[in-house]
Amino acid sequence: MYLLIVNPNAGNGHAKKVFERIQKMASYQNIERKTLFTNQPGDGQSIAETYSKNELIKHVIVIGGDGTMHEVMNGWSNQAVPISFIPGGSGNDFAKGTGQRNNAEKQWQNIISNPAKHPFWNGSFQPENGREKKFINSIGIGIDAATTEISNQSRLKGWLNHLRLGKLIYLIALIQAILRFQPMNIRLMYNGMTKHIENVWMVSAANHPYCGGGLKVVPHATVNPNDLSVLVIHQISKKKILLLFLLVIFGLHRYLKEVELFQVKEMTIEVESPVSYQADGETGRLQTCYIKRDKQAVYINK
Ligand SMILES: Nc1ncnc2c1ncn2[C@@H]1O[C@H](COP(=O)(O)OP(=O)(O)OP(=O)(O)O)[C@@H](O)[C@H]1O
Repeated sequence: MYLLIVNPNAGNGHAKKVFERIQKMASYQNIERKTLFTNQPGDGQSIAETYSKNELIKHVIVIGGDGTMHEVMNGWSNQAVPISFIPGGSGNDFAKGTGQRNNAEKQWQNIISNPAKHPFWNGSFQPENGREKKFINSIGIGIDAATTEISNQSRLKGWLNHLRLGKLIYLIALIQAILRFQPMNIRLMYNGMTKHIENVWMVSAANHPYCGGGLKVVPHATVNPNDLSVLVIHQISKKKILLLFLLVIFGLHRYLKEVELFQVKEMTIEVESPVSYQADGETGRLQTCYIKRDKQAVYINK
């Protein structure tokens, strides 16, 4: 039996429309399935936790955005069952990062006609006082987290999304975050070494390049079981950080001397005082964090 988890609100209602198109397909009517809708934050995770124990479920299909996929990945515990994704969110970085190119109908047909054969390795992170959680795209501390926090709290967000100007809120939030941001001094422990870095604006560890709605923020990241790709931005002026974000659009930020890119097997980050983080757009606070790539793959169809 297929388990469909649909966030009707993702993409400001776009996921609902995607689901309605799929619902009309003969193949949807003909398969054995259970379709559940999320009603509020956290539902994706709790549905996944509940149904992980149901041995009748042979494939999970998520229709929504990255936040919904993030919740389902964090709730699902039976790794023998594939989890496929049909993007209906506003950012859809996971779909881009895993090379999904099909429209929803093709994607659906592919999922139900073929065995899921593409492995995907989530990242995991554990803050000093929290439990381990997975991320499907990336975890970041610094300016990206501050921007996500401001954007999530903004009253303009729903409004601008409605007018299909969702990217504008991110830009407004980014400018606000830059004006307020205090660079951090951090200690990174990875690959057997310890590195102190001063005046850090951002540290991001990623499973694939995409973040922030289709931007190749961590350009050297690949889907693989061994390494996480890390980006550090440091010793940069406020003016230049704005330029940097413009360069991200064209993938040129990697050539700035203030941008460091490297690979880690696993990494611990220590910051001098608690800072904001974002993992797939979900925000929180941490001071120390252990990050790694999951060794065990989840299978997806694309
Ligand atoms: N029915 C619902 N109403 C409001 N929020 C919901 C509902 N169901 C789930 N959520 C929450 O909405 C959050 C955002 O959803 P999601 O990320 O899937 O869409 P999005 O933000 O439009 O897309 P993307 O993350 O790709 O930009 C999820 O993290 C989830 O916690």
